[in-house]
Amino acid sequence: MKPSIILYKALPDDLLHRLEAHFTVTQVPNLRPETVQQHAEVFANAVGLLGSSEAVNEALLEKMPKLRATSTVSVGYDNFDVDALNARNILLMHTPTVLTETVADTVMALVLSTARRVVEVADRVKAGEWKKSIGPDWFGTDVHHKTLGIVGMGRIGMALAQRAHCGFGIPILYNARRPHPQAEERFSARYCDLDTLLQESDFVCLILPLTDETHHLFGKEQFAKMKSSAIFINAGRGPVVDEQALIVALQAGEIHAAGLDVFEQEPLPVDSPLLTLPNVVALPHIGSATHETRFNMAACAVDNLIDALQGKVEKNCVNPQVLRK
Ligand SMILES: NC(=O)C1=CN([C@@H]2O[C@H](COP(=O)(O)OP(=O)(O)OC[C@H]3O[C@@H](n4cnc5c(N)ncnc54)[C@H](O)[C@@H]3O)[C@@H](O)[C@H]2O)C=CC1
Ligand SMILES: O=C(O)C(=O)CO
Repeated sequence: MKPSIILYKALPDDLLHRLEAHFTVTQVPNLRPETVQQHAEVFANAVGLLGSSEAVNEALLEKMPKLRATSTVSVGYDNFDVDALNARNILLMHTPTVLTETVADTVMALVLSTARRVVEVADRVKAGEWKKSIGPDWFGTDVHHKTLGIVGMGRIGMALAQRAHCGFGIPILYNARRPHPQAEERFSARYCDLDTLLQESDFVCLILPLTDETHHLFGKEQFAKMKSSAIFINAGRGPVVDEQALIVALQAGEIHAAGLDVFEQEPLPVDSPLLTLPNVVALPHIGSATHETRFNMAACAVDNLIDALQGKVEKNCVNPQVLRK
C-alpha cells in the first residue's frame, strides 16, 4: 500500500499525478480544526503534508502522529512552528530559488510604480481627468541613480540589487546580519547599519523573513529616521512592519510614499486607512504570482515531498538535522 499524504492546496493535474504515483493523496480545503476533525483518520495516518499559507502548529501535529515531512509551496515558512517540527523529527521543505527572479521583478515594479505614481495617474486617466497637457501635479520622482537601501540581502535582495544597479545605475546600500562580499563585488553594494541606511536611502526595501527578531523591526522610530522624500517598500512579510506606525508616517508626510505587497493582516481589510492614501500602492501578495513561477513552485514542493519521504534532503530543507537524530 502506498503511504498516505494530505494535500491542502489545489495542484495542476500533472503535478497531482506525480504525487499519486508515490502516495495515496487526500485533498482537503484547509487545515482548520473542523477540517482535521472531519478527516481525523486520514490525518492520523498521513506521513506527508503539502500546501501553503496555513498554520502548522503543535495542535495540528498532535493529530498527525505519523507525520514525517511537510512541504510548503513558498520560500517563507513563518507559519510553521519549526521547534515543534524538530521536536517530532518532522522535515520541513520549502521552495527557495525558483521564485527569486519573479519576486525581484515585483519589488522593482513597486519601486517604479510608487516613484512614478503609475497607478494613481492611470486611474486619473481612466476617470477622464486628462483634458490638457499635464502639469507638475502629475509628476513623479526619478528612480535611476537614486540610492536604494535593501534590508535583507538574501536571494531576493541580491536579485533586486542586480536589477537596480545594472539596469538603473542605482547605488546600493544594504543591511543584513553580516556583510555580503558578493553583493559588494558584483553590485558595489555598501554594507551599513540600519540607521545609516534609513538616513541615506531614497528607497528603503524590506525583503526579510518574519522571525522573532524581525517582528515590528520597522516602527515609528525607523520611519522618523527616513528622508521625508523617501519611498518605503515591503515585500517580505507584513508583521515585520508596525502597520499603524507606517500609516501615521504616511499621513504626517514623514515619508513620501509606500509600495506594499504584504500586510499585517491578509487579505488587507477593506477599511484599512492604507487604501485611502493616494501615495500607497497596495498589492495582494503577488510577489511570486506569475503562471510560470507558481507552477515551478508547486513542482518544486511536490519533488521536495517525494525526496523528503525518501530521506533525500540535499536541497530545500529547512531542518535537515532532524534526519541525523
Ligand atoms: N511577497 C512575496 O510574495 C514573497 C515574500 N517573500 C519573503 O521574502 C523573504 C526572503 O526570501 P529570500 O530572499 O529567498 O530569503 P533569504 O533567506 O535568501 O534572505 C533573507 C535575508 O534576510 C536576512 N535577515 C534575516 N534576519 C535579518 C535581520 N534581523 N536583519 C537583517 N537581515 C536579516 C538573512 O540573513 C538573509 O540574507 C522570505 O522569507 C519571505 O518571507 C518571499 C517570496 C515571495
Ligand atoms: O514564497 C513565499 O514566501 C511567498 O510569500 C509567496 O511566494
